[in-house]
Amino acid sequence: MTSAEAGRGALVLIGPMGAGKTSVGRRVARALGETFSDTDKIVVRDHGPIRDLFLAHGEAHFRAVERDAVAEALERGGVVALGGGAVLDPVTRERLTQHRVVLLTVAPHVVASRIHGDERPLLGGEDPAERWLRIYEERRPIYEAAADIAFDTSSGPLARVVDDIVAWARPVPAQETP
Ligand SMILES: Nc1ncnc2c1ncn2[C@@H]1O[C@H](COP(=O)(O)OP(=O)(O)O)[C@@H](O)[C@H]1O
Ligand SMILES: O=C(O)C1=C[C@@H](OP(=O)(O)O)[C@@H](O)[C@H](O)C1
Ligand SMILES: [Mg+2]
Repeated sequence: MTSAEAGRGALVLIGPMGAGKTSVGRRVARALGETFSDTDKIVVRDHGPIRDLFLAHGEAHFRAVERDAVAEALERGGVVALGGGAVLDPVTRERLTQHRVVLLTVAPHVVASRIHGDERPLLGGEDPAERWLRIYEERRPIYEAAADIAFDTSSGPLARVVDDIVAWARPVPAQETP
């Protein structure tokens, strides 16, 4: 039974850049036999590279485009990885209340190696790790308010986080009636 058939909405991964939403989300979808959507991928499909979009039109335009990508992904259902800043949009936050929302976290000293030499436009400049931390601290209350549950991805293999999310998300089998 898919999550849509179970009427439980999409399984949505939120959290800061480099927490693992895209890589973990894809594996969780495979394990659950669900479709996988990544809102950044939808944006790129429709508008080209995110870095170019930021440069040409600015962050506000990216957020508007991202809002539509989130709506499309949630409509599709299955497992959905959001871009790290998608929760800044109030319309998206309202939509998320109809879905199961998983927050992925990561410790600042761990994320440094994951975002090294990164393409993400918000992490450009002198000190990406410092920028990451500032952005994360700003958004942390929003992430926590939107999430039903949180998993930390700082240590251990990626497969463990995947297993933990799958165990949380899998529908409980109906009891046999005698
Ligand atoms: N649990 C994990 N353990 C080790 N590396 C991870 C883990 N989760 C993600 N990564 C690595 O971190 C990088 C960023 O992951 P990604 O899935 O793109 O994060 P996000 O979508 O949250 O920005 C990738 O290179 C990925 O392989
Ligand atoms: O946190 C953010 O504002 C962003 C996160 C990125 O996605 P990931 O969180 O998947 O890296 C991407 O949407 C864009 O670079 C902006
Ligand atoms: Mg991602």
